Amino acid sequence: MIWQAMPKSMFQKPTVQFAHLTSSGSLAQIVLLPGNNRIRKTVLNGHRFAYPATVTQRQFSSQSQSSQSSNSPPTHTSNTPSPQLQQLSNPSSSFALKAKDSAEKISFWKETSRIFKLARPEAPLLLGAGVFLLISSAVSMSIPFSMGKILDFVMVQMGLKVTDDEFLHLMSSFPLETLFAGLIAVFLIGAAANFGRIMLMRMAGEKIIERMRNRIFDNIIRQDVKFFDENRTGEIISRLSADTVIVGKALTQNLSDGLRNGVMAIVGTGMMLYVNASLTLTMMSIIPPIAFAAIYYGKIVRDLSAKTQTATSHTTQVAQEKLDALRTVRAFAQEPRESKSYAVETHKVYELSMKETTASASFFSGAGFAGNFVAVAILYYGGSLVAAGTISPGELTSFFLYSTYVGFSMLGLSSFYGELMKGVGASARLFALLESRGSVQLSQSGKKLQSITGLIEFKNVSFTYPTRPEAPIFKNLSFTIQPGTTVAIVGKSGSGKSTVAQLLLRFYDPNSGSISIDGHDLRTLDGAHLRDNTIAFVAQEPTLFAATIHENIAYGRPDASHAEILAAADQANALGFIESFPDGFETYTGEKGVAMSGGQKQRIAIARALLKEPRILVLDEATSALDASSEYLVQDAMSKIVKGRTVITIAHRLSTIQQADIVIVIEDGHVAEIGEYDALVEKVDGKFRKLIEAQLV
Ligand SMILES: Nc1ncnc2c1ncn2[C@@H]1O[C@H](COP(=O)(O)OP(=O)(O)OP(=O)(O)O)[C@@H](O)[C@H]1O
Repeated sequence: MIWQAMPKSMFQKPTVQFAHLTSSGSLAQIVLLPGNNRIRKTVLNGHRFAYPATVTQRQFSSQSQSSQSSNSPPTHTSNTPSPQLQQLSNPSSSFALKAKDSAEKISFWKETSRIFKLARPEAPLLLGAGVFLLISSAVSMSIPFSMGKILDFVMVQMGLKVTDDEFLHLMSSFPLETLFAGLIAVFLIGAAANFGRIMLMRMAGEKIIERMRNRIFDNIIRQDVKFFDENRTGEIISRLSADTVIVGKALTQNLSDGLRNGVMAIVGTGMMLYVNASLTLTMMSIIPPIAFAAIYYGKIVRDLSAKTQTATSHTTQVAQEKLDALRTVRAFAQEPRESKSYAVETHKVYELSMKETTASASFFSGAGFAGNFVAVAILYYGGSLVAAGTISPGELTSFFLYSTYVGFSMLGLSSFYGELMKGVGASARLFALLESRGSVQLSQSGKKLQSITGLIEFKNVSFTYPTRPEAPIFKNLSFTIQPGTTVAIVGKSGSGKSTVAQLLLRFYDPNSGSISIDGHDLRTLDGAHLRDNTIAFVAQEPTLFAATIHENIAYGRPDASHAEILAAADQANALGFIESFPDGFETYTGEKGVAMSGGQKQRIAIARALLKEPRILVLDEATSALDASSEYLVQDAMSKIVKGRTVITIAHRLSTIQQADIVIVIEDGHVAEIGEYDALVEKVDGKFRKLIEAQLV
């Protein structure tokens, strides 16, 4: 029995994975899930493996050892994971985004300073909002003072000698109506300032969110293909939509509320000290326990928020994947199962949200009780001061109102901390997306070949997909394709035919060896320029965008004239069916071309490739979805389009490649046979002949 590392990409979120080759040669894979050490079992080749839910990695390894000794000699000891396994167990080695999920790894100060740097272009708006904030806060803070004075004033007017204050003398020189009108005017100024503050803050927030989304999408779309092998699109979409809003809110609304609460807490405390210092000290006794509770609560919220965001992005992933595959789900009648799997994910979000709610409820109810307790204390102690004539009823009223303001501001400040922590967690995930740099960049620095002949050379190319480093696809693959020739690449399923196309398009770089066009190594060329001007590609499963046929054909050359688009469609033998639609070229192809047949999709994709007039054309199984008559139409189109181009056809249907000048047979990662079609067909015991014979059976 042999234990070996399995590719991480095959599973959703494992920490340790083993492949288990049974004594009979069957393969079973076992995954140790993170967190609770549960083992999920997947059975391959008909073998089932059941391990206790509590088994740990070490126990599991020793089980594997004992099984090894009882069956066959071990190839390596499982207690010490192989270097390969160690590499796979390291989350940062491949799952770049997931590594950032853990809130513990996030440095508060680093993230906060990065968040503020993001807001720098909005500094004028934020500054304006800050000025409005000061005005509205000043108005708010004048309310308790004014109320106290008016109360005392009214009592004095009523003949009650509650205080002898210079301010009251000043007030008595105005009629009461004027005083109230003045107060309303001040409140109006406060309302206008509040309006300005909210508008400017909101504008800044939306601008930040817009900029972040654009920058992140721009970075994601330039990532190398490996990035998309490793990360699920649902997760990325969730980050783009949800995390950007959290960071935007943290920077604006939250910051604005935080500042407002900060100002009100400081000014309110100052005013309380001014009104009565000993009463203030009574009130202040509540601050240290609330501050400690706020810090603790903020940490809980940060951790839970990071987990909730991850769980939310999983729900998006699941929904996206299942809805994308709706036809398969429907065909297998698996709707209830998919609804259930979605419900499992939403329930995780619910559970985490409930934990967050419990933390909030405990904190806010505790803080509320403490506040009310202090209010009673103020009334008790303050009432005795009024009775003793130390302070007036108006002053006690002012004090009481200030203490309420300060109390609410402090509560607000504590949730400010919690919200800021949410923003910090979300921004760490966003920066991971923003800073992620693939190994194959869309570099603008490489050479831009203006005209090429179309000579293609693969020299000793060795390659493994980055997510499956232990499964080599090519070992010293070498061949040369002369300019202007049509070459068919054939081989068994999974032999790496499509991988040749992916390497030629520089979706991946080879591990060793070189791939060159006209003698220039692809790594020295500007990849975007190469794909834009030199090579056109029709994928195995051509993708159409949710747009019109015209827009789909013009995708690589949006400036193409209608006459050019018509000519490309004609060359691809697509004109007939396009013109048979009532809307012709304006016919909508549906999401991912769902409103087109397989053959129609392929011919639109061929027309799209032809419109670019490429020197090199790569057709990956371009005729696989066609029936006999459509295949004839595509073959006919092919014979017209190959002239003057280097064409690589990757084909399984060997009947479709008779027009090829050269046939390359790939087997076991290298070229097993190369030659003209007729010569290879006639070679007794030849690999190509065997492939054809196998297809005839
Ligand atoms: N993105 C990927 N990540 C990891 N492994 C991959 C990836 N794409 C393909 N492979 C693996 O690489 C091997 C070669 O795949 P490829 O698609 O090139 O085969 P093919 O010869 O074109 O097969 P077919 O004729 O069935 O389409 C397969 O074993 C496949 O599972």
